[in-house]
Amino acid sequence: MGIEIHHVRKTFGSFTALEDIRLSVPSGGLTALLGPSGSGKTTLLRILGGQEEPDAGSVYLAGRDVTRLPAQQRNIGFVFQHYAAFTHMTVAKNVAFGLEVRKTPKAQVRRRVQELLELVQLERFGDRLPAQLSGGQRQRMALARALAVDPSVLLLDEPFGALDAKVRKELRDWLRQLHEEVHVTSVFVTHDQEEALEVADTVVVMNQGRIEQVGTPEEIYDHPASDFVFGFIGEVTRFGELRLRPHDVEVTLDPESGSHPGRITRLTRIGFEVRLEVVLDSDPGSLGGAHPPVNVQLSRTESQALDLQQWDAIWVRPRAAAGGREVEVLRVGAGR
Ligand SMILES: Nc1ncnc2c1ncn2[C@@H]1O[C@H](COP(=O)(O)OP(=O)(O)OP(=O)(O)O)[C@@H](O)[C@H]1O
Repeated sequence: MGIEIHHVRKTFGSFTALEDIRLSVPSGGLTALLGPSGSGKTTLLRILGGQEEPDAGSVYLAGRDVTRLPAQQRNIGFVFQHYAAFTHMTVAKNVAFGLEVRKTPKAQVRRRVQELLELVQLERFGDRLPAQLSGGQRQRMALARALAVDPSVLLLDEPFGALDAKVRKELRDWLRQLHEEVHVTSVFVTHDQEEALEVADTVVVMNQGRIEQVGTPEEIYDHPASDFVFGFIGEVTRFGELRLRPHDVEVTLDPESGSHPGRITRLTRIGFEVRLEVVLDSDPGSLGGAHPPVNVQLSRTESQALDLQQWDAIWVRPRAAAGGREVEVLRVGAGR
């Protein structure tokens, strides 16, 4: 079932945490609330979950106004960064908890727990205690527990925030797959751009208590609606009066139309990627002040084809000037 948020506002004393939030979360989707620290993501999630009441506005779940309804009556599953498991109960008991509270018949509980443990690939771990699981396994148990009572909505607050990079990556793929099987309307909070773009089908970018943009990962990345989104969603470098992505800067050994001379002051290889820092001989724009080094991102193949080395004199230009594919560039200070 879908979620509708109508003109929600939330203040803490004189501080406005959310300002006139309007949002439609599609039924069965996996939606990310993405934004920097303090942008209001968790506050919005807590208002959906019923842990916080808005000062104004309303929340509808499947067409029903739940704005003043307590959390327990909303049929919502929660997963938090630090999952509060019952430490003295086995994994299976933890997953069964919500069902037992609802007085579900024993045989049915056993069947459902087995199903859920299989779903989160923990079928061999049912008899362990939570402390005997890895961080990633514990978050999968948290998911099984949240799904046990067939929630209409699943809310996840930085569910993989406390895990190391490799496990995070595995769990992202896994959450995506799980969601394809279960299809429960899910909203998750993250401040990690890559996580949002990779996992979600809809991304809601938040900044200072407001929604900056709602769209698919492709729309957000390729057509950012504001300067803020452009800068937040990926790396940005300056070229004269333009701002563009480091992979949208083209490097040539000879002058071309629209190109500008410079020198490679730094060359770093990260796996298959090569990053250059290029100091330009002069400013291609007319903004005044010192021009910052231009950051360039190339594939190793591209870098090898040009035989690039540190201190080489080269030419750079925005890829758009080459008449190639369309690239997103913003004028510095355009503030759209
Ligand atoms: N109970 C509260 N009392 C006072 N201020 C609060 C309270 N809860 C949140 N805030 C403030 O509201 C703002 C938004 O907080 P929120 O936790 O929603 O941000 P966030 O985007 O989730 O950030 P983070 O990624 O750091 O968790 C912050 O400036 C925070 O300090």
